[in-house]
Amino acid sequence: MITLHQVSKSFGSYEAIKSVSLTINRGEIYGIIGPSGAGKSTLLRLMNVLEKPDSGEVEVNGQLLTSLTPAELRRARQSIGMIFQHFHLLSNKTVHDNVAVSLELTGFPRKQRRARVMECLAFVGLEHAASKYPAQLSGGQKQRVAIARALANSPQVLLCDEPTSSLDSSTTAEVLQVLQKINQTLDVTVVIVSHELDVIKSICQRVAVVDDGFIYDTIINEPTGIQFVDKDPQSFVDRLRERGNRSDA
Ligand SMILES: Nc1ncnc2c1ncn2[C@@H]1O[C@H](COP(=O)(O)OP(=O)(O)OP(=O)(O)O)[C@@H](O)[C@H]1O
Repeated sequence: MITLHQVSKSFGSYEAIKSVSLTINRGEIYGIIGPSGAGKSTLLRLMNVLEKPDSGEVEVNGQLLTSLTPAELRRARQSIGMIFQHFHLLSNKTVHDNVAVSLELTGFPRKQRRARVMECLAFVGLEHAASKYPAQLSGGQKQRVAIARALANSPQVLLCDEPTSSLDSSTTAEVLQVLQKINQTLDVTVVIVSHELDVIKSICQRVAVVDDGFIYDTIINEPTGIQFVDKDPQSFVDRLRERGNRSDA
């Protein structure tokens, strides 16, 4: 479903991602965790080639994104939704119109747009808020609008960059539940970047531990507890704690 093969990315002379390979299976909820500056967001943005790798290959939904023309890449990205920490809603548009924008951009038939927007808003529990503006919503509601917008074109993959980092614990739970529902009922593969082990532990099945541009461990999240596949889990957990993470792994 998502495969990165020896992908590297530098910003100037700084190597942010260093020959990373990973495979995310269809239908998984996959986490990426690590401290600030580890390269988590860059790794996520490489998955839809918002960051173009300097070397290596990125394959999503059976398409080698790194070999596509810009027009082909735009089309391929329609099946890869994305949400962000700060929601990125348009403040001068209603909730309805924020979701409709993504349908306009992909040429979704005009007559069916309103029904599709309302279907997506109903999915995230916000059909009653269609005529409101983002400033009238809570943080959790704003993120659910962003999720509805990301769902509008029926993606197979949803990339989530720190989706709950601006939210308090109750709205965090609300958003995580919606992401789980998307995964379970729409069969969407979900990838979540977070620096919070609690968030990752609550819904991800497998988790890449990223630091200094490498994946240096994978966590399997089992009902009995989390299992570290390789290396030195204690030092990772200790470092997260030192950096003020609120987890108690
Ligand atoms: N566009 C850019 N130009 C220059 N440097 C960048 C750019 N994007 C990221 N970096 C650098 O690459 C490194 C990895 O950044 P990235 O945002 O991927 O880390 P992160 O793990 O997501 O961190 P955080 O949790 O703080 O967001 C950081 O040192 C960052 O400063």
